[in-house]
Amino acid sequence: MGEAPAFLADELQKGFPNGLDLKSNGCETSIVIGQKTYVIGETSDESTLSIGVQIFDQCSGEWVYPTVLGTKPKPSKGHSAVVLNEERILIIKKGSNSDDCAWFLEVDTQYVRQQRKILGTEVVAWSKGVSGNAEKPVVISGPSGVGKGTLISMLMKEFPTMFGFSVSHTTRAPRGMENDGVHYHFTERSVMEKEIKDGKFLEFASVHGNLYGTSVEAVEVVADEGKRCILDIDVQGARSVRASSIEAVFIFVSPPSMAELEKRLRARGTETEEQILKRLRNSKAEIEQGRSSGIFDHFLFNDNLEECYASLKKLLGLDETVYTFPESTPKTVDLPTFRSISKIGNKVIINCRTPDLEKVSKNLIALDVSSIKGGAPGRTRGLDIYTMDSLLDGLDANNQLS
Ligand SMILES: Nc1ncnc2c1ncn2[C@@H]1O[C@H](COP(=O)(O)OP(=O)(O)OP(=O)(O)O)[C@@H](O)[C@H]1O
Ligand SMILES: Nc1nc2c(ncn2[C@@H]2O[C@H](COP(=O)(O)O)[C@@H](O)[C@H]2O)c(=O)[nH]1
Repeated sequence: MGEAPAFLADELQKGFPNGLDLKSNGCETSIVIGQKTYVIGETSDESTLSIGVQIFDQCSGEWVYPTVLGTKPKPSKGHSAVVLNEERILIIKKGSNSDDCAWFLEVDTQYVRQQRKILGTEVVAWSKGVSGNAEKPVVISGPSGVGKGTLISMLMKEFPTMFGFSVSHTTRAPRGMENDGVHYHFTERSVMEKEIKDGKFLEFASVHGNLYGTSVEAVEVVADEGKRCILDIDVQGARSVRASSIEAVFIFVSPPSMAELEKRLRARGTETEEQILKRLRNSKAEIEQGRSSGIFDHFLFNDNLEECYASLKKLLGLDETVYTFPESTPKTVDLPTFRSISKIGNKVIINCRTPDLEKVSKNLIALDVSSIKGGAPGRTRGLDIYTMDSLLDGLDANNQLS
C-alpha cells in the first residue's frame, strides 16, 4: 500500500527544498520497490493540474525526475497505490467510475527498460487499465496501388460492428475525397516529429517522401469500441509493429504483375506522374521485403478482387455464414471514495462500505489483475472489475461473517 515511510512523510510536509514540486496536500502516495521510492502526487505544470512522479534513489540518496511516458491520468480526489510486482504499481483513483479508476504506473516493464536504454534517462510510463480484451489487430501491407484500401473498405462495409480502421497520421496533402480524421490525420511535419519524440507513436516511417505513422491512440480507440483494429501500413511500419509488444496478424498483398500495378495506380488518378514513378520504384523493394522478411503470416494475391476478398475473409475466420459478434462492453461499476484497499494474490479488494446500523452497504469491489495484457504506451487490457455482493450476504451490521 502507498504508505509513505517516515522520512518521506516528514519531507513531504515540509515541502522539498531540493526542488521537488509535488504538492503536499494529502494526495501523494509513496511506494518502495527495491532501492527506489516512487512518490506519486498532484503537480501543477503550466497552470494545469496533473499527476506527477518523482523517485528517491536510496543508493545515491538523490531525487530523480523521470521521463514520464504514456497517457497520464487526470487528477482526482486522491488515489491509493498498490505494488503489483516489481514491474508496475496499480493506482486506484478515488471518486471515479470503473472506466477511469485503474491506472498502471510501469516502472520496470519491457517497454520501460527499452525506453530507458533509448533515452538514457530514468523512465516510468502510464497505462490506463480497461476491462475486456481486444482481438488481435490486423496489419495489411503491400505496394501502393495493390488494393489494400479497397479490400479494407469492403471489410468495413460488410462488418461495420466488427472492424475499425486505425486512422494514421501523415504529412502528405489530402486527396480530393479525403477527410481529416477519417482517412488520415493530416499533420504538419514539425508537429508530427514532436509527437514521435514524445512517444505518441506505435510506429512511423518515411514513405514515398512523406512521414506516415500510427499513433498509440489510433489503435486503442478502436479496441475501446470493442472492435478489431485494421492497420494499412507499409512494410517498414509492419516491421516496427512486429518488433513491438503488440500481437497482430500480418498480411501482405501482392499484385498480379508490375504492369497491372502501374495500370491501377494510373487509373486511380490521385498522384502526379512523378509520384506514380516514385511509388512504382519503391514497390519493387517493398514486394521483395514483404515476401522475404519473415514479418508476414499470410500472403494474398490481388488479381481478381472478389476472389482476393474471399481469401481475406477466410483467413480472418469470416467465411462462415454465421458468426458471433464480440461481447458487449462489460457493465460499469461505480467506485465512490473508499475506505481501504488490500491485495490478495491477483485480486485487489476495494472496501467502499459504510457501516450502517440497519444494514451493511454492499460495496466491496474486486479488481482481478490475473489476466492483464498489453500496457504502456497503450492501455492495459483484461482487468476484471466486479462487486462482491454475494460474499457480503452473510455479513452482519459490523461487517462480520454471521
Ligand atoms: N483486383 C483489382 N482489380 C482491378 N483494380 C483494382 C483491384 N483492386 C483494387 N483495384 C483498384 O486499384 C486502385 C488502387 O487501389 P487502392 O487505392 O485500394 O490501393 P492501395 O493499396 O490502398 O494503395 P495506397 O497504398 O497507395 O493507398 C483503385 O482504383 C482500386 O479500385
Ligand atoms: N508505416 C506506415 N505506413 C503507412 C501508414 N499509413 C499509410 N501508410 C502507407 O503509406 C503508403 C502510401 O499511402 P497513401 O495513402 O499515401 O497512398 C501505403 O503503402 C500505406 O500502407 C502509417 O501509419 N504507417
